[in-house]
Amino acid sequence: MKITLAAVLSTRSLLEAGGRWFDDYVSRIARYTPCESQAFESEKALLEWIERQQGRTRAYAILFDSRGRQYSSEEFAAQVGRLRDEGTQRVVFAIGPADGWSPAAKQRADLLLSLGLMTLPHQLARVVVAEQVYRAFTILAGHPYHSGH
Ligand SMILES: C[S@@+](CC[C@H](N)C(=O)[O-])C[C@H]1O[C@@H](n2cnc3c(N)ncnc32)[C@H](O)[C@@H]1O
Repeated sequence: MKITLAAVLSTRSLLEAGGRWFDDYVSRIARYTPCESQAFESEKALLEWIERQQGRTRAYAILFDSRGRQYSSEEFAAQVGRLRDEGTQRVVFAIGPADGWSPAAKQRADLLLSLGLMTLPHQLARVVVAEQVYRAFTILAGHPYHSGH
């Protein structure tokens, strides 16, 4: 299972804030499964890229939206584990545009997931997503990183 941490950003400099933390989690995730990060200038570019990722299985798109479903870290890990065990080839975790996702993007999403009801800035949201993906793999592996408190 290959993981892509994606973000729709109109300004590339937004990527730099939180960069060291983000990069650290990307390398930690890569100990468990191939992981890359991708930035897109528009939602359209992201959605087109997702459609081009067709392999043996359709890319599974998890779009982050404050009004989406809320999972505990354990529930999130279980979802990641299901996708891995089902043989999903690529899972995309995406942070959206400043104005939020369009109806078309929400329709394409396999899962709309919230990090909580408060709105976070892009830079922070992508670090939180990267950390939770890493945490999910440690939970699946029984690694002591996650104590559940
Ligand atoms: C700065 S936010 C945009 C917020 C948008 N202007 C609004 O008021 O809903 C940019 C992106 O960060 C992500 N994001 C921010 N807070 C979030 C949260 N609490 N849960 C999930 N995603 C969040 C979403 O992907 C959102 O599209």
